Amino acid sequence: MSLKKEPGHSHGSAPRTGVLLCNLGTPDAPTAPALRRYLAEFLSDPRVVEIPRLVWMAILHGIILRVRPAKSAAKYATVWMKEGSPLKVWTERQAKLLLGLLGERGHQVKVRYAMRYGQPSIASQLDALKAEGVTRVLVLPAYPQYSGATTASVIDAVSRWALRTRHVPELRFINRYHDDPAHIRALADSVRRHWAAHGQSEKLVMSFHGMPERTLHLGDPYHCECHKTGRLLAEALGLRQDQYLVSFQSRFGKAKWLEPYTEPTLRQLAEGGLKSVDLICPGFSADCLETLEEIAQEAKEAFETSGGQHFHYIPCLNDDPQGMRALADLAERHLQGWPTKDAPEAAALQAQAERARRMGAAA
Ligand SMILES: C=CC1=C(C)c2cc3[nH]c(cc4nc(cc5[nH]c(cc1n2)c(C)c5CCC(=O)O)C(CCC(=O)O)=C4C)c(C)c3C=C
Ligand SMILES: [Fe+2]
Ligand SMILES: [Fe+2]
Repeated sequence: MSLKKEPGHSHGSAPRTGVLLCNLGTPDAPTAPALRRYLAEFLSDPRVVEIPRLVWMAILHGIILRVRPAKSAAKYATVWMKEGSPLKVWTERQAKLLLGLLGERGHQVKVRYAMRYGQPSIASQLDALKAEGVTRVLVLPAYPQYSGATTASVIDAVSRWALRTRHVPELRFINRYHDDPAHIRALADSVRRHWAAHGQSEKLVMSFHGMPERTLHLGDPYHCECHKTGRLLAEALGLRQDQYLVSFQSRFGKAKWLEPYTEPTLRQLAEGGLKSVDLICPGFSADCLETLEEIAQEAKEAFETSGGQHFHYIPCLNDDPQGMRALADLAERHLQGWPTKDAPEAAALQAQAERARRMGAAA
């Protein structure tokens, strides 16, 4: 590995601190070739699929990448927005809002967003921040619950970039915010607003993205953190234990994943006589294929064809002002100690100007 030539350090008063909001990533278009590229990158990550490399590469390239891209593309086509993939549209908007909120609070920072798989890549956005003179970066993976497959994989990508960088900025990582009180309040208020508009269903199902069950036994905190978010949200809403449940969606492959599985659970509830459910996905900071297609379309149909009558999907926080304020609070806490409000350069210039003004007044 060799290190490239890098921009020299600057002495300007431009913000020296960057915030990098990272999400999973998404295909560039709802087409089979775009999905093949995206899935090849995503599913080759050893953090995502933990089975021996050679065996997995044979299965991935021999079977999965021949069949899944076309099937997944058709699903993406049903949720695609005119500006692009929902996950990217929301993440881009969140980064803009975060910049505005931190600016209002007096922080001079640059905010960029990046995707762990696909574009804009984490490396490209770290390069861009460095080119803008940033010397400190706060990495904010937009995953409330930590998992090896998501949060740690963002840390891997940042670390890989650092490995080929000469002048590495100071780095900080936010690993989780699953139990952050402001985040829980934002979720609870979104549920209350939904109830005010549509009425409260018999049960609130909280569906999180699944993980292989094995990862729980290997020490991944994800399962615990999902349950903690679920319990805190239920407490904030004053729900009894029989009024809510936590389930896991998006199972991939034949292995056992975290249980209970969302869709079979919804069928069982409907078959058992439950007529109405509200469903929220508190593990997703933004709506995406997994919420808009798998839940709001497929899971709804499963519930309704099993005897259920009312299925209400409660959207992710997306650009919700309260959710954004919680994210800005979180970033602000992790920026502490970094001179984002009074960069030394700016302070020195201000003091110089002040001295000049006083000398002028005395003359
Ligand atoms: C193969 C194993 C997978 C693991 C483990 C996994 C964990 C995981 N994923 C998210 C969040 C998202 N996943 C999304 C899509 C998606 N996930 C997998 C597989 C695993 N995820 C696949 C193959 C796909 C692609 C779609 C498909 O073909 O089914 C998304 C949505 C992306 C989008 O473009 O909208 C998100 C978000 C979490 C939080 C997580 C572990 C905690
Ligand atoms: Fe996933
Ligand atoms: Fe899915």
